[in-house]
Amino acid sequence: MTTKIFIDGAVGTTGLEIRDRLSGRADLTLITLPEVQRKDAAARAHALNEADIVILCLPDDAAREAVSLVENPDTRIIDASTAHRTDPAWIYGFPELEPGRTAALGSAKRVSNPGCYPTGFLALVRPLVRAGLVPASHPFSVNATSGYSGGGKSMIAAFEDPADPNATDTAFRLYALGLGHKHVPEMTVHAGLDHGPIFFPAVARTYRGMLVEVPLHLHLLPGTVKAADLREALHEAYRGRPLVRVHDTQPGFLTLEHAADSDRLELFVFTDEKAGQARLVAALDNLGKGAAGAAVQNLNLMAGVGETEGLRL
Ligand SMILES: NC(=O)C1=CN([C@@H]2O[C@H](COP(=O)(O)OP(=O)(O)OC[C@H]3O[C@@H](n4cnc5c(N)ncnc54)[C@H](OP(=O)(O)O)[C@@H]3O)[C@@H](O)[C@H]2O)C=CC1
Ligand SMILES: CC(=O)N[C@@H](CCC(=O)OP(=O)(O)O)C(=O)O
Repeated sequence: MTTKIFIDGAVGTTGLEIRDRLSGRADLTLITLPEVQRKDAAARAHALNEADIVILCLPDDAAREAVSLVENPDTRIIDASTAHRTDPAWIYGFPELEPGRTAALGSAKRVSNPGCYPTGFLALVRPLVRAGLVPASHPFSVNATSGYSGGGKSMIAAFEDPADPNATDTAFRLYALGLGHKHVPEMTVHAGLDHGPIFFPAVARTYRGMLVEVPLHLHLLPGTVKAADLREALHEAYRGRPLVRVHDTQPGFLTLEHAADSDRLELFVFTDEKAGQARLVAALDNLGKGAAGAAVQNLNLMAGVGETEGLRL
């Protein structure tokens, strides 16, 4: 018997990426709706309740609505939106983040898929906080740049269609300058911090790819923390995990496209020990480990198949 999957929001940016990764899988049957019914609540409700696992690739309000339409107690949900990421009733779908999380996902009924920026931030910071190398009270900041597909169909149109009302020809722009970005609570809760990091997101004129950077003043940390301690804590946290690579080298440059078109999460520690400074950097694809890759990884764990089935290693 195959596992029945329904992607609600299947023709959006994330939905199409997931479909692509699932195509040709003999262990799955994809439930699809015709174009005229894809926003029809009754048709969606039918598909949502027929599926073994649904993946919500919708704006937050539509994702909440979809959850309310599920009446079948056996239907399991992966929500790619922000709606449930800090809800304790949902399992945060970042298998590598905490010991035991992979096993918990295997039997989970409600899974919130992490945001793209939080994936980079948490991957770098959570192991250091857990190991006691950086205190939970540390005043973190996080600089990050995303490809424009991170903003979904509307941002893609703004960058690609000169006739779009929000058309832009910019190469790079900072945003969320009012500081209250929706990903800050998610970063704070899942890193186990006392207060949120200052978050500086930016978007650049490339379709996909992401760099997330956390600067650290090592001499402000308790004890004597060296770059080797940071790398060792990251190696320890991700040993044996197929999608996460911890690098021991300090390349001369890192591009936004470094991990684009892959479902990998690549972690780097750049340091100047003499100055007591470090720059922790995560490279990923906002649509890979930042969205669709993570959703398929969670689906694989929930369905009890190999974690990396259909993924781009
Ligand atoms: N893009 C990214 O890199 C990431 C996205 N996410 C999250 O994934 C979710 C989807 O994002 P993304 O794919 O980028 O967004 P898109 O805007 O590209 O796609 C959203 C899709 O949902 C459809 N939709 C909207 N309302 C409804 C509804 N009521 N019923 C059925 N379908 C509906 C839209 O329809 P229509 O085509 O008609 O507009 C669209 O096809 C969001 O919550 C986003 O925050 C998470 C991580 C990264
Ligand atoms: C470039 C860009 O605009 N990116 C989006 C985040 C995309 C994403 O991660 O979606 P979730 O919010 O569902 O996590 C933003 O900053 O709002």
